[in-house]
Amino acid sequence: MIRFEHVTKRYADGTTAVDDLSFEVAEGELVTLVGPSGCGKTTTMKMVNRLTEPTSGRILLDGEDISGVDPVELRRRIGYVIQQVGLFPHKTVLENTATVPHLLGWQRKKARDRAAELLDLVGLDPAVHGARYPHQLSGGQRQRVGVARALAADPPVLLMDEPFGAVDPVVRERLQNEFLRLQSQVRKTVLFVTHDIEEAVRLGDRIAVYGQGRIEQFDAPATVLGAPATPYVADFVGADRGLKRLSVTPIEEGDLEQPPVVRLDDTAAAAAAALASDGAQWAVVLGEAGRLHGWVSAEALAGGGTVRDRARRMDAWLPVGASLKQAFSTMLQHDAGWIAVLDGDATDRFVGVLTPARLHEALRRSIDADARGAARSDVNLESIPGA
Ligand SMILES: Nc1ncnc2c1ncn2[C@@H]1O[C@H](COP(=O)(O)OP(=O)(O)OP(=O)(O)O)[C@@H](O)[C@H]1O
Repeated sequence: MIRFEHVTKRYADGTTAVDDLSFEVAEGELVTLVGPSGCGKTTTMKMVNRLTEPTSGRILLDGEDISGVDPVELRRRIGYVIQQVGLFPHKTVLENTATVPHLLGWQRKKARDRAAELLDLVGLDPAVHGARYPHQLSGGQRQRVGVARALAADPPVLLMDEPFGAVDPVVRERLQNEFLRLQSQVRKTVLFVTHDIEEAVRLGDRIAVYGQGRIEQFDAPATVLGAPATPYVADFVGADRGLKRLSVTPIEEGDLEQPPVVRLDDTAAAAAAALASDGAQWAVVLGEAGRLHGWVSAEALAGGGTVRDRARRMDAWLPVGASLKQAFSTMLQHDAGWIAVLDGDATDRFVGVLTPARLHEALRRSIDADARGAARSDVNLESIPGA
């Protein structure tokens, strides 16, 4: 969808901002460009909508060399979101959002309806916020308007230059989550500039790690964290990259423990026998339609009656595919020594439990698998040095 072929940008004063850059972004893919200040990220971005022209090389959009496309026509196909949002202060939020549709000559009502729909999509109530002026919004709300405005004409490509850089970390995380949800619906081809590796890892399908004017590594987040291509990348992603990896490593069925499972309607005696035959101290309890209810200990079952009389509720669960970071944080939140894992589809079938020891194992295997270019399930924990 976006293709850079040997692109170099040298400014008039001789600064080489981008040096022989070649890469490709697939349709519907979100690529984050990350690197220290001045490494050429913004220059890369601005060459895509022709705010800056390359010195040599070419950029193709959907197979077409953009140097032959009228810049105004080109920018209609490309939404642009920047840190300083750049909303018109004298226009309402709704009018701001409808700017591009207006420029495209849409009828007033159609443009306003589209703007309202977009505000809703980015989590702002058009009836409440639409009539306000930009200075009457919080920083986070202004950023959302910036995103809504960029999406208004439904461009296939979105360029985002540190769009969440100016808000505090809590708002930032919320905007990131909302943006991921939005992207899963609209599936734009996105180039997203950030200098924050955490943000790059959370948002990117792939990450381009920039050195000076060049890409040092262009890979999926888990690979960049698990197998940095150069010492520079290893240094940039940081010594705590094991921790960062938690957020990009999904729970797999093979990571789970299988404790005994009993049902609410079982008698305590039958359940106790099942535990005893497994040599287990506790069991997972499932309720109606096999949904997770909680757990029960061997000790409690000695009291007799049914499992329902003895079980404790426990709501800590996650679907397969959730991240190890979510698992860790759910354990902490529930002060639990394990969490149940259900299959992600509508049936919510119980598939096993994740314990801290298994979580650690999964992380070690995932790091090792990336280093070897293998699947995680193929890595045997015993073979990892120091595991
Ligand atoms: N118009 C210009 N004229 C001369 N040099 C420029 C110009 N714009 C950018 N540069 C230089 O090009 C290099 C790359 O700049 P660029 O803005 O692309 O970096 P960046 O990675 O986006 O940085 P930041 O994260 O600080 O925004 C820098 O050395 C910068 O000083």
